[in-house]
Amino acid sequence: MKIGLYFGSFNPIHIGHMVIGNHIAEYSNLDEVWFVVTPHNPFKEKKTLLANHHRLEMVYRATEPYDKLQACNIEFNLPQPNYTINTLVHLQEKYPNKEFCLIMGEDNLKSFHKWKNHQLILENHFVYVYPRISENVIETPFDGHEKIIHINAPIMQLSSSFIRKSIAAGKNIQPMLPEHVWEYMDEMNFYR
Ligand SMILES: Nc1ncnc2c1ncn2[C@@H]1O[C@H](COP(=O)(O)OP(=O)(O)OP(=O)(O)O)[C@@H](O)[C@H]1O
Ligand SMILES: O=C(O)c1ccc[n+]([C@@H]2O[C@H](COP(=O)([O-])O)[C@@H](O)[C@H]2O)c1
Repeated sequence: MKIGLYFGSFNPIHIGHMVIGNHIAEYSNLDEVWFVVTPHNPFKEKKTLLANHHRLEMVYRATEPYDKLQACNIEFNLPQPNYTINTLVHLQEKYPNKEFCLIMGEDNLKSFHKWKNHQLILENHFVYVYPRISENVIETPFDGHEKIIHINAPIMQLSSSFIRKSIAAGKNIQPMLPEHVWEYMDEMNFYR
């Protein structure tokens, strides 16, 4: 079974993440997409993050109606900050019969050479890359790499930081969130 791993802080998960994850699950050769909630991204500050279990709960509520989409908390008990190579090694040991692939936007591919052991990641895993809007053409050291597969998913211009700021400013951004995620955030008073 081929599993696509979609890593993120998901603070909160939004419609942009859902459209990409679902598109890849439906239109690529991957059987499932797992949304891996990262406690601490090595490139991001932790202080604006909601608690891990709240971010996981939102991902769980968002993915629950979709058979091919799953919430994954595997990084909660791994050392922090979370380096993706460690998670991949851990997952492969835990599920030796599954093949794990990475999913990332082409903007992330630009900084992929700075990731810990990125060459080892590419030796052992395929990376599925979807398009993002950017001001310049995105050229990367990985153009044409045999382990990189480009997927023509829709381009979604949403971000969790925009959603957090909008909520703090009292805006109604309900359509940007899966219904059950919005209900949970509203009930819990997140980001106000
Ligand atoms: N609108 C989007 N379309 C496609 N991919 C996205 C979108 N927003 C985020 N991503 C990607 O999804 C993954 C998880 O995203 P992340 O949790 O960092 O959300 P974010 O919206 O970028 O957050 P923030 O605004 O807080 O930085 C990352 O690989 C990120 O590049
Ligand atoms: O392993 C690394 O060196 C590494 C460096 C930067 C980011 N990552 C992972 O990439 C995921 C998406 O990153 P971001 O910045 O788009 O949120 C996030 O969940 C991180 O754990 C991983």
